[in-house]
Amino acid sequence: MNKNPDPPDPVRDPVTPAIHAAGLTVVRGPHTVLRDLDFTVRRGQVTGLLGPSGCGKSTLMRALVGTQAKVAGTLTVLDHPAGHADLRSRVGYVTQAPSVYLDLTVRQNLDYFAAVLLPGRARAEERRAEVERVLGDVDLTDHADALSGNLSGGQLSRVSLAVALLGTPELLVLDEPTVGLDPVLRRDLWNLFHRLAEQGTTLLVSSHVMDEAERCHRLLLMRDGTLLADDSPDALRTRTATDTVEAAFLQLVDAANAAPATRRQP
Ligand SMILES: Nc1ncnc2c1ncn2[C@@H]1O[C@H](COP(=O)(O)OP(=O)(O)OP(=O)(O)O)[C@@H](O)[C@H]1O
Repeated sequence: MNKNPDPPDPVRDPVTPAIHAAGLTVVRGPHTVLRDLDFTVRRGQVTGLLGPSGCGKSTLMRALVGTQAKVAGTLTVLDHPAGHADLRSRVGYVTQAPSVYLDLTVRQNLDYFAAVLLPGRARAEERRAEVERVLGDVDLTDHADALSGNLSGGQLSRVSLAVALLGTPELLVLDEPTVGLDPVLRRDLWNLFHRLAEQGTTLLVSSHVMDEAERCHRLLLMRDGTLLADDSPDALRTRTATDTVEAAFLQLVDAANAAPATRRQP
């Protein structure tokens, strides 16, 4: 079922994980939104963060990039504490809300962010090449001179992704990057994610669409701020004797509901 090429074997290639969490807990307002999470994200792979709306995916991503308050436990990203200043150019983050200037063209947006990331006259040619590369990566070369405010929602989210790809960050944290995209664009984006992983980039991609799980090397399955599974799609299906990750997820939810409710205190 899993048609992805074999990722690097972490046993034969014993590098430290890109992300390591131990006892990760996050409180938002009166609620404990993430509860005592332990997991790792391996380098050079596409890891899917999947779970229903409101389970805590965005909160986890915010903790990883250092924008979330009240984070307790250990959270290490590329060998630094999450949010460390040295990570700013090494981690690309795309939120669910497109973060581009609507009154600039696509190329002007990219030129602006490239100038922030790769400053100085000496790097002008490098910036120009980077902007062309990321335009091609997200299939927006033909729309480079369109005003961002005139783009569709799907096109706008691809501009945000292009901004995050500038400078080839080592870790990409993508919050539901395929929402609102048609099947062809979704397939093209997943192909891009796999190309990036083959080149060594680590990707953490959230989704609440279970069919996207099948495209990941590894999965973190979440529900109600807890982790139900940290495994490969194949291992999940085998372990639960199911044909799809969706069926495996439902079985894990049933098993969690049947277990004593030790983790459900407010
Ligand atoms: N600013 C906030 N203050 C208090 N609680 C919040 C805040 N933002 C989110 N929450 C709560 O935190 C929980 C997790 O939200 P989060 O956005 O991380 O979920 P999600 O899995 O990313 O959902 P979705 O798939 O809909 O984006 C939800 O119960 C939500 O109501």
